[in-house]
Amino acid sequence: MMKDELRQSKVLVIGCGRMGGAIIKGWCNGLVAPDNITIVDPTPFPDLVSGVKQVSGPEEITDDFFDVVMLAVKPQIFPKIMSLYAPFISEKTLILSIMAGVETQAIEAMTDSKQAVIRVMPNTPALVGAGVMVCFANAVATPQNEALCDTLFSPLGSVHWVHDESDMHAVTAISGSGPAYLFYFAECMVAAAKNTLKDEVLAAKLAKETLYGAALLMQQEAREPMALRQEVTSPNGTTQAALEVLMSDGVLDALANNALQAASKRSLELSALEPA
Ligand SMILES: NC(=O)C1=CN([C@@H]2O[C@H](COP(=O)(O)OP(=O)(O)OC[C@H]3O[C@@H](n4cnc5c(N)ncnc54)[C@H](OP(=O)(O)O)[C@@H]3O)[C@@H](O)[C@H]2O)C=CC1
Ligand SMILES: O=C(O)[C@@H]1CCC=N1
Repeated sequence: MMKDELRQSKVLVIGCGRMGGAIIKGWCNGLVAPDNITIVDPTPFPDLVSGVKQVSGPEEITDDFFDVVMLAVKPQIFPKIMSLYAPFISEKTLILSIMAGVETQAIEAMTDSKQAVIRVMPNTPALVGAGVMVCFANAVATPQNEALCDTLFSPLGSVHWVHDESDMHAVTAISGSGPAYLFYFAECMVAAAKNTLKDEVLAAKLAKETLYGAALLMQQEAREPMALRQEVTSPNGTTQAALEVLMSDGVLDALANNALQAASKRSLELSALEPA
């Protein structure tokens, strides 16, 4: 589908919270005409682009057909709503799902027809065009469907594809949930900075700006994080003193492993939710 055609496409978004809202914002930036987007959400979205229609349930939807339907409700809600949207989906509709865990097989069961379904695991940096989106297409999805998905998500950041659906659990643990790990590290670093520097406002600023600069350097340099770390670390200097604490007994290594495994396991559990 060409970009001009995409602007005319009818898009239905079911669930418009933090992640769905971020994606719609990106799409309204010249990709899809806001007038062609309908969102269903019982809670009014506070910062909706002008022109986007918001309704609170399927009975209020005014269009009969949508080219793209994106599922952006919590995985736990999906079994309760899946049967309600079949009337708006035709064989030509591409279903996108950003829900953690929920497998294409469960989504295909929304309709009786053979349905193109693409799962996309995004993350919240999509709000600033620096998201990571990882996609998996079911067997029905065509190369055109995949190209449409690329077109829709590449303005929001980098787009990657996996070809084994079970990889989506690990993907969710790494890039879907990943921003929260860095934010938690930032929380800890800000708290520690405030204990170290009297000017607490400056302390918080220094910690956050440093994480931003380090992330940007890592993204722009071809070198691995270890090499970048070694560049900061003077022999017997201040960084070495701090790293000896952070790296002692491989505690952080083990924690990172356990955390990613816990997230991946939870994704697997979410895939076992039964229809209501
Ligand atoms: N947040 C993130 O970083 C990421 C989230 N995801 C996935 O995105 C999906 C949404 O997550 P997130 O945006 O964080 O969650 P939110 O709770 O912010 O958004 C979900 C929205 O769905 C609404 N909703 C609840 N019931 C219905 C219904 N019956 N029909 C339509 N809308 C409904 C909720 O309203 P109300 O608040 O009133 O319940 C809410 O506004 C999840 O499946 C999650 O796994 C994927 C990657 C990253
Ligand atoms: O926490 C969650 O379940 C969702 C999926 C990835 C990020 N947030």
